[in-house]
Amino acid sequence: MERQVQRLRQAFRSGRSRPLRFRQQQLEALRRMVQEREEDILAAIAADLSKSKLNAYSHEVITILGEIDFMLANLPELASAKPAKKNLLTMLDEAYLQPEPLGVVLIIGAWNYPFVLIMQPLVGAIAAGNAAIVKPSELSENTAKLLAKLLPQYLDQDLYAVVNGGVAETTELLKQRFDHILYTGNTAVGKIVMEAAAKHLTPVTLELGGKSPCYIDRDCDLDVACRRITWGKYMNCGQTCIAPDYVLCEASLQDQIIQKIKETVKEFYGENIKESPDYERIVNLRHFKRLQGLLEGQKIAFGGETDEVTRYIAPTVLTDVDPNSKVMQEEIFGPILPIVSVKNVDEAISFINDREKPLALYVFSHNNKLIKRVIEETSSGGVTGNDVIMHFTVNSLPFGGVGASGMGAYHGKYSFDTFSHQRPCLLKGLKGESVNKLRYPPNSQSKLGWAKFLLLKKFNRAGLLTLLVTCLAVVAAVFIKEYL
Ligand SMILES: NC(=O)c1ccc[n+]([C@@H]2O[C@H](COP(=O)([O-])OP(=O)(O)OC[C@H]3O[C@@H](n4cnc5c(N)ncnc54)[C@H](O)[C@@H]3O)[C@@H](O)[C@H]2O)c1
Ligand SMILES: CCCCCCC=O
Repeated sequence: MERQVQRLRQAFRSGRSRPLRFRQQQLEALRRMVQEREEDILAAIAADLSKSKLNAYSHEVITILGEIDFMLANLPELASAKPAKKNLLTMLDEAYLQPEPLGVVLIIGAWNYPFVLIMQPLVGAIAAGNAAIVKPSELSENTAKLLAKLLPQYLDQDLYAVVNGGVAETTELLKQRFDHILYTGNTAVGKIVMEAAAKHLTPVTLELGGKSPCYIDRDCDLDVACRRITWGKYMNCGQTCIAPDYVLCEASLQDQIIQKIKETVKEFYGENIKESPDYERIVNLRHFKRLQGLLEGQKIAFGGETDEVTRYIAPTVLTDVDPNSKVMQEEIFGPILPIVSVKNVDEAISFINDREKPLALYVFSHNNKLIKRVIEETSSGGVTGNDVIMHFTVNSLPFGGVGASGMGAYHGKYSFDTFSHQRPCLLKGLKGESVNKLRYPPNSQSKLGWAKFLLLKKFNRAGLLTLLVTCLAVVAAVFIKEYL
């Protein structure tokens, strides 16, 4: 692995990944890969997650095509130098921020959206001019194998590589020195990644998980709220990082919410959910058993049926859930929706704030002020009001967590920034020494006075005019002294 990283570093140092035309060619090649090998990609995702090809396309492929298009359309602007504000001492100089690639970056993906969680960061890494190693999850092995086969066929092999494997291989990989690591997965492994990165002072983006709450206000269209929650909770069989993890509502709403989610489940997946092409399965037996364990001792309002052979767990709602029970202690990551009653919005806010900062927060209400208040008085990676999941799809919004749900963010421009260093550049001429004398020793009260004036003084309109005249006089004096 050391040699593999070295090979990429050498290619990066050659400067090949930097020209915009090269980055565009690689992104175009990536788009060609998705288009030409669409059937293989859909089949791999379908095999990993028992997902229909239609859902694989709309959950994953569409996001990547959109991300590549965004980068191609915006790359020249994103990669351009941005002028910076100057002060009086530097007003004749050139000051700007120049985005530069970081070097060799590592992208570690999770299994639940196995294509998106590798490809979307990779698009950002390439756009920003880096070399990259991607490490897909071993739990979604079909997509992992396919990426290892396809990416080298379309991308520059010296700059972009795929490493497959489990804990042992990832541990070995993490011993190497990278210039950035973007990790997606659970919080416990996030800590391992950060510890390994710290040994090389490598910066990290950690895209983690957590329990994303969903508050339903009394003043709300419950039909719409329940339809949207049902969609976001049971898509991918609940195995979505920003799925609404649990519902908070007043006790009087509980029965109506249960009834409406039940009706929507029937509308979405039919009488026989097992036959529905739109309902996925739990990824493996370990997660299946973990989820079965979360059902123990709970009051099941509907659902609860399980089948170990196919790893099927029905869309399930739990009522009157004790906040101290196991299902409320860990991220559910499955099709189980607990409803916890609270007296009012104040109690909902306290409930949220008593726990780790979640990756997403959802609030449903006709009352916009209430939604804004919940946003104001809590913290989470992202928020969607009156819907779920959808903030993920807006690539002008950064996607990431806060506190235990992660650090850093990506998507669209934010991916480009994550994989770039915004290099501050100040370019001065070699003239102007008479002004520069102000900062050279020996120091004096008068020099300090000038420094305070030039760096600290705030001006109103009249002051600005005086200043402009003074500056012109200084510039003229310098010019006369040094050039004439
Ligand atoms: N924030 C996000 O964008 C996002 C997206 C998807 C999933 N998630 C979160 O990820 C979690 C589910 O994913 P998971 O962790 O089960 O996925 P996973 O088991 O696929 O693990 C993620 C990655 O970590 C690697 N890994 C596992 N154990 C490791 C170890 N000991 N040392 C080094 N690397 C190791 C795996 O090989 C894999 O590539 C949930 O908490 C979910 O909320 C977050
Ligand atoms: C619609 C796609 C949602 C992807 C969410 C990624 C986290 O699990």
